[in-house]
Amino acid sequence: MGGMSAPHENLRSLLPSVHADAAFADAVVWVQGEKALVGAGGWTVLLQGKDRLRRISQLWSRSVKATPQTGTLAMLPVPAAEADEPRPQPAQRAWVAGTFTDASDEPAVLRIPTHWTEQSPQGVKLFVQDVSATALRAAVAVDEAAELAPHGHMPLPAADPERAWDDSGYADGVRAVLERLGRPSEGPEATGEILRKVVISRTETVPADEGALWSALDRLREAYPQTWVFAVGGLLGATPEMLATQHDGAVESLVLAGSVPRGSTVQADEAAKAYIAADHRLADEHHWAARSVWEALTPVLQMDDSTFMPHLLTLPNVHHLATRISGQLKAAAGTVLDVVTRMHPTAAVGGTPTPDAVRVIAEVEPVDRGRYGAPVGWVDGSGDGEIALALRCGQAMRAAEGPDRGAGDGVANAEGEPSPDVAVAVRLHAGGGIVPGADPAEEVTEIGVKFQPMRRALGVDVGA
Ligand SMILES: C=C(O[C@@H]1C=C(C(=O)O)C=C[C@H]1O)C(=O)O
Repeated sequence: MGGMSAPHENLRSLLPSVHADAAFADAVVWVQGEKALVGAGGWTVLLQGKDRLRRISQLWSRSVKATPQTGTLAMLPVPAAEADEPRPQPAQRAWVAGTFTDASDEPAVLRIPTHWTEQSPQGVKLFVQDVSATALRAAVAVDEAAELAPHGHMPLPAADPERAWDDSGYADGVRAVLERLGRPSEGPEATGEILRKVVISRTETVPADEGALWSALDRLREAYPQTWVFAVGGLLGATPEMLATQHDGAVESLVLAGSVPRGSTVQADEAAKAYIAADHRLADEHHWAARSVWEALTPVLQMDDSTFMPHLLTLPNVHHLATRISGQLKAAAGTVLDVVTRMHPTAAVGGTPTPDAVRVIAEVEPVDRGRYGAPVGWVDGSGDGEIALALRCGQAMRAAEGPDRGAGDGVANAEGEPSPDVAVAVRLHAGGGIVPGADPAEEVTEIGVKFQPMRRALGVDVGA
């Protein structure tokens, strides 16, 4: 399974030496193919309330404007301990994890590390950035529902006793959705259109300490080289779905919807491929997801190609229908986050029509999605970046008992400041699109298959 590549150095060892002891919650990781970015330190901005993603974009743009990039090197001399590390290069980059809805109790996160390394086949580079604390405080102060995390440490949610669904609860959830599909949506804010698809998800909380979380990232990287492996604010995973990359005005999106588990023999896998290529229900489901992205991007992009066609994306655990949508920004807009704000939530994680589907999700699902199904990625000082969809992922959690939020294990460091939250568990999330005719038992199987990457990476028994 994806075992062609040589083993990589472990990601934790790529933490810049000044932050070698960073807590998992404070680390940022982004891996695609042969390239890995690993950083820590700096600032954490937490955002509650409406329009979180757009506000993150504005906040980042304001802080960048107030901090000219020139001169950072002179302001940040390399400590002696780093003498054998590569010469640091000044750069501007922030990591972002949004939330599925603006109603989530968990905040969206903007992480601005002071240091990160970039590992590629050419070697390891060290980057530094010096966002002025004054500028950042000023940028945060403008936004009433944003705050700087205490002492820069990312607070983790507490591992609560759960209301999570088991298999039969999930099957009931699928049935509850099926009852609502195919009818016009009702209620004060309903669009009144026919409800065609709702993506329903479930959670599963498993124990995981800091070491287990770091090695989970290494294992995901080895096993799923086609995906983007990430960790931001304690949210970690390996996603195959890209909301938007933006590079010099070129924007690209990879939409997935319509899935079938891999077959366990060559014949069974061929049959699975034939099924996904021919099934009308899956083709429809995919069509609505691709169309929602197309419609969101058409006003701002000169599309490269208007005859977008789905192709098959094969991962070690599952086949997906996938469509690439790309174009050039018509006007120099803001950041890649502004592009993503137009799309999120897509039909791939919400449903069709999206506003009605999102309301059904809020009614039916027992657990807040938090940062699952939300944009996750990075943005640079020019607004370019890569923002994926947080799937095949889990949120690290601190112990439910213990000191106040943000105070971690309560052991103060030499300066008397609280130490960061220590992870003891991870809440996994997975979901699937439900369209009329869906079979609850098949959906239970599909979800099990989508939990596999994270379960295996965490060393949790996967049963069969
Ligand atoms: C919702 C998830 O995946 C989404 C739903 C899919 C489907 O239902 O076929 C496929 C890819 C994703 O867009 C998930 O992995 O949790």
